[in-house]
Amino acid sequence: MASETPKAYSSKDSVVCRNVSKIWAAGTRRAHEALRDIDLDVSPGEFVVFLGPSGCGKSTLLYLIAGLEPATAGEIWSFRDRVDTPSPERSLIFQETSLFPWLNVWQNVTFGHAIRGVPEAERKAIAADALQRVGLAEAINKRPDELSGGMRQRVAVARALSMRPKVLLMDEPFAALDVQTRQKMQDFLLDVWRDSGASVLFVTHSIDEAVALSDRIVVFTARPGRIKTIVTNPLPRPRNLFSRESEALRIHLTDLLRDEVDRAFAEQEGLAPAA
Ligand SMILES: Nc1ncnc2c1ncn2[C@@H]1O[C@H](COP(=O)(O)OP(=O)(O)OP(=O)(O)O)[C@@H](O)[C@H]1O
Repeated sequence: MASETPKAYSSKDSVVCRNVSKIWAAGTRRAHEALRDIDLDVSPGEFVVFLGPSGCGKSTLLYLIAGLEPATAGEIWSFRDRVDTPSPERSLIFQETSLFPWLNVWQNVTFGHAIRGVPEAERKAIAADALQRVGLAEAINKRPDELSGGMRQRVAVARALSMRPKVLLMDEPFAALDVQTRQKMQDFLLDVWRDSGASVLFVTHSIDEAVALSDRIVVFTARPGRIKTIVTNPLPRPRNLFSRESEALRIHLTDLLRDEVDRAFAEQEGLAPAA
């Protein structure tokens, strides 16, 4: 298995995972090994995509990096901090955005600031800036039910950006959107990412999405998820997704995934034990 060769940890690293493992319900009869021995180094401003079969622990790793769940073994660092609790420096965006229906857009964007007691005028300015960055300045006073699915995901991105995160953690954020909206959102995310300087860790099942977005692609094995290999995306930006090079990358990723997807299916159908 090709993990990265671990290098010495530096406080300039955006995210560092060292020998990270996760067993859900460890020590009980329901113990369930999700991740094994993950070693990963993410640089500031890097766009890293997690690709792997269903159930291989991609989301679990994102939750560990967000500080929402403790690792069973190993260590996670983000800049100067050992990760053991959530931090505004690491924002998580899910597939289905949960906006509060009774709050308008700017109140949703700055909900976390309100909890921390930031005065209303300041919150409104923070929301205006974040909404401007996601192209939704006009929607500042709208209610969530007046927005399309794509617009709601933009509000979720604005909410995350309003915290000025150094790391954006995205768990299949566009999976629920139609194909055209999804492509628009990918372009939009690349613009936001370039402006923000944050690193992005992005979970997807879509090889096309991985090819379009990533600097590097972390390919996971079937459960328990280990890093099978890390592929550096050779395509220059802006990307021509119809070029021979991008097709070659898609084929390479499909080949890497095929065995793991088969193994994940067999396990889910009770035909094979988890390795
Ligand atoms: N809270 C939890 N308690 C117990 N087991 C969990 C929990 N969350 C996830 N799991 C299990 O851990 C394994 C990894 O799940 P995870 O959701 O991280 O995988 P994934 O790669 O993101 O899957 P998918 O691509 O289908 O979303 C799965 O077998 C799942 O059932």
